[in-house]
Amino acid sequence: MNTPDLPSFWAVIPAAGIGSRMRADKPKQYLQLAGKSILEHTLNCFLDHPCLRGVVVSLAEDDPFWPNLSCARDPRIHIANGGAERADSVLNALLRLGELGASEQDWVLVHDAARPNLAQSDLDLLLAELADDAVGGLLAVPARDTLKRIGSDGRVRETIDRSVIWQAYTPQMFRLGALHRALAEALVSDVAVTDEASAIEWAGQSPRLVEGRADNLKVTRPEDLHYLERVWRGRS
Ligand SMILES: Nc1ccn([C@@H]2O[C@H](COP(=O)(O)OP(=O)(O)OP(=O)(O)O)[C@@H](O)[C@H]2O)c(=O)n1
Ligand SMILES: C[C@](O)(CO)[C@H](O)COP(=O)(O)O
Repeated sequence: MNTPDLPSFWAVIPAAGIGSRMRADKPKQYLQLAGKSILEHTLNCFLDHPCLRGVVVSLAEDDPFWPNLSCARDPRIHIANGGAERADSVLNALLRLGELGASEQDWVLVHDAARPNLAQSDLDLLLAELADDAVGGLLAVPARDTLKRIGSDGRVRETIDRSVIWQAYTPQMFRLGALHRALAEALVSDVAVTDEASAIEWAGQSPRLVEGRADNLKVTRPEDLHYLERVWRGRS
């Protein structure tokens, strides 16, 4: 069943990172938040969406934590091998989508395993705004603080015009064929791509930004998880 105005899509969840900045005893996607792992919350953002065609999760080799999740045997979820960098994990997931019968023109939404607080309204907004877009795009938030460029001595060189600076979030939504080609070529050319939009930009296209909620944050450092724990406690 599809929602009339929203396009159907595949979700890709790169979940093969080690979470070094979190300094925890396990990869951060397996840390608990309000009674479930971060990864389960993230998957739940997508699993009940009426336009979802399937999910590919990229996992580290011999990941010992995944089999213990309640969703591990969900038939809508497929597994790909993680890679050395996030971009490699995403590329492997795109190849898996090809094996699953996805076509070049299918929409793919790539979303970090470490962003468990994606609002359904943001997901629907992204799908609605980009459904007819020729390139695709991503959720993003405008810079909110004064920004400084610093020198190697740690001293301020200049204050940057923040009106043109946005922070890239996920999901990032592109056509499978275009994203696959852009990512594969960027990796072969040794271009650093920290998100899907960077690869599309490198291929000469201009992704569209859709303003999302700032609380769709990536759990990167311990204080991010503490913040989300407070947010989720307030909801129960
Ligand atoms: N080789 C990698 C590296 C990262 N990721 C995933 O990409 C997302 C965003 O990456 P980041 O926050 O940098 O996660 P980590 O690499 O795990 O963190 P850190 O850089 O602190 O080690 C995470 O969901 C992470 O699991 C991945 O699938 N494969
Ligand atoms: C893709 C991303 O979430 C966009 O903000 C981010 O770049 C991934 O994490 P990293 O810290 O850059 O590896």
